[in-house]
Amino acid sequence: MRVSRFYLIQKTLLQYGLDELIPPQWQPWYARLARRSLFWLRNQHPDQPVGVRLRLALQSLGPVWVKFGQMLSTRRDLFPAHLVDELAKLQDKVPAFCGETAQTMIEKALGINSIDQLFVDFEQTPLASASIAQVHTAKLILADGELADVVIKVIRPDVRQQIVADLALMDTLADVARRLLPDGKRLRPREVVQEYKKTILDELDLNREAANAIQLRRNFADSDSLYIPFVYTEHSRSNVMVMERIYGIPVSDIKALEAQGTDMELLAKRGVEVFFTQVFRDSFFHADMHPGNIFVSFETPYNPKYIGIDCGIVGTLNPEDKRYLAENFVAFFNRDYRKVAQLHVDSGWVPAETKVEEFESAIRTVCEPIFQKPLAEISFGHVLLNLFSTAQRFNMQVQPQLVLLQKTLLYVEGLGRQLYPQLDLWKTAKPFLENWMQQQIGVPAIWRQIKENLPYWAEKLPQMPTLLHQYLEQGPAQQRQLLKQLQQVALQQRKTRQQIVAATLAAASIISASIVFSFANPWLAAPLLVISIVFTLKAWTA
Ligand SMILES: Nc1ncnc2c1ncn2[C@@H]1O[C@H](COP(=O)(O)OP(=O)(O)OP(=O)(O)O)[C@@H](O)[C@H]1O
Repeated sequence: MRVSRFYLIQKTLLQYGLDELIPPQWQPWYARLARRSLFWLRNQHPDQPVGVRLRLALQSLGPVWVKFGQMLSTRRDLFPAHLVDELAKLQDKVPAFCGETAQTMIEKALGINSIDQLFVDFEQTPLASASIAQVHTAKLILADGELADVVIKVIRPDVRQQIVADLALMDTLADVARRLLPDGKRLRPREVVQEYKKTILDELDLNREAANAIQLRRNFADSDSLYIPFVYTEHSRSNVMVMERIYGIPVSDIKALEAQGTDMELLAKRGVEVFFTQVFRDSFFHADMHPGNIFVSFETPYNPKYIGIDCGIVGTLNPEDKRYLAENFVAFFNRDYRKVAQLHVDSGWVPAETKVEEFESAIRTVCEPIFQKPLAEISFGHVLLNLFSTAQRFNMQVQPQLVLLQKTLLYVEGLGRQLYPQLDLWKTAKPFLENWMQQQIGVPAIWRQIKENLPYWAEKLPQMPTLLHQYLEQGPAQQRQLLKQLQQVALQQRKTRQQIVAATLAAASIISASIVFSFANPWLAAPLLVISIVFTLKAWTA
């Protein structure tokens, strides 16, 4: 099976003339010999540009490759625009699998003899069918006998084996590409395939999707802007998921949205707000925001609400990434390229030995033309894209969480501008960034950081001897870097200690001042108040 599949893949690649991607001078003699020996496999589409041929080849190889192409289409930092634009056109329309098979799979997964035990009106013809799963409608019989409209998502039978087999072949091809492509090392094809592997295998596990949906629903429980359907976890398994059926207008159906009198400006702004809330408030964002997964509720079109489905892919950011990201945006829009460069170094996104001046100048060259446009037309997604591609020349390691974020940002912007072309993204997003950054400073933030950091230090302190041991075994360059980090750790510890002491003394003086003020001479409270202000300032600036 594997050999025949491998041959089929080779045949498809050659019949679409994709060997052309490797210039002849880069092909070793054995590769040229192998190509010549397969003389009957000629390029059958010589009149088409290479991007179109690549898209057609992936389409004919099937869903795993189509999804792979879709992922590559988000990597403008790695591939030229003419290839990426073509790959973005890939759509994974696949025929449905038999409804009876789906029913049997549901019965087996849920441990029931007949679908009627749990559902009524199970519809064997699927509502939708995609490369990995298909969706059926039914009514779920609830514990109190009531019926709830649901959809049941079922993973395609045997899809896991096919994906695993194709991924193994992709690995082999990635290795060949790394050796033969002129840009093979920089493109890091094996890492790209690994990243894809993780995403696609995650999508096969509906327990993961259910957990993501529950988390997102909880995060937006009181929101006017986003609704996530309820998941019936007791009836969900890794290959079957039962969730509330939603009714809404697909977000791409602009005519229908306008016909029901939707406030399009508010809807567009809410899209941006929902995204920034997910990123900066929750550090947990829906990362598969293509239009097929977003609907708008029929209710209250003057106060429009999104409905999000398919939470299979989510992104998370750690606090450092978030802070650097927010500061990067603000520095960029202030055209402070030195700060942007420095932030990339401080965050560890580019190596510590990067020459900041050179990096700053490279960022200026790429980003300054962006400001030729009015602020309202600048794309955040493209800003990030440009920054990442520049940073990559300075050896920035690919940061999958940031790539996911940048891809989602492009979707969100595209969507927002489609709904309301005058949407000023910077104006909509700026208050979020500023508000978030404001929350990161000040006394409440210090208290929060102290509380957050205590368990961290409690956990890290016992590791110090190991770190020290590793330090002694490192080479001189790493030792210097480690020493710097240890100094920072010590400094942070000292600061934290000082902050705890000063904040405790500030709190004690305030309490004493208020007792003296209430029960003794109010004038005596004044010096205590001054002392508390001094300690608060001390805690702030420590
Ligand atoms: N809760 C729901 N209520 C109503 N319709 C739904 C619901 N969930 C999914 N659908 C329908 O099924 C389609 C496919 O669902 P979903 O996107 O979850 O599947 P998928 O296999 O992950 O597809 P893709 O990967 O192409 O996005 C949706 O576009 C929508 O039309």
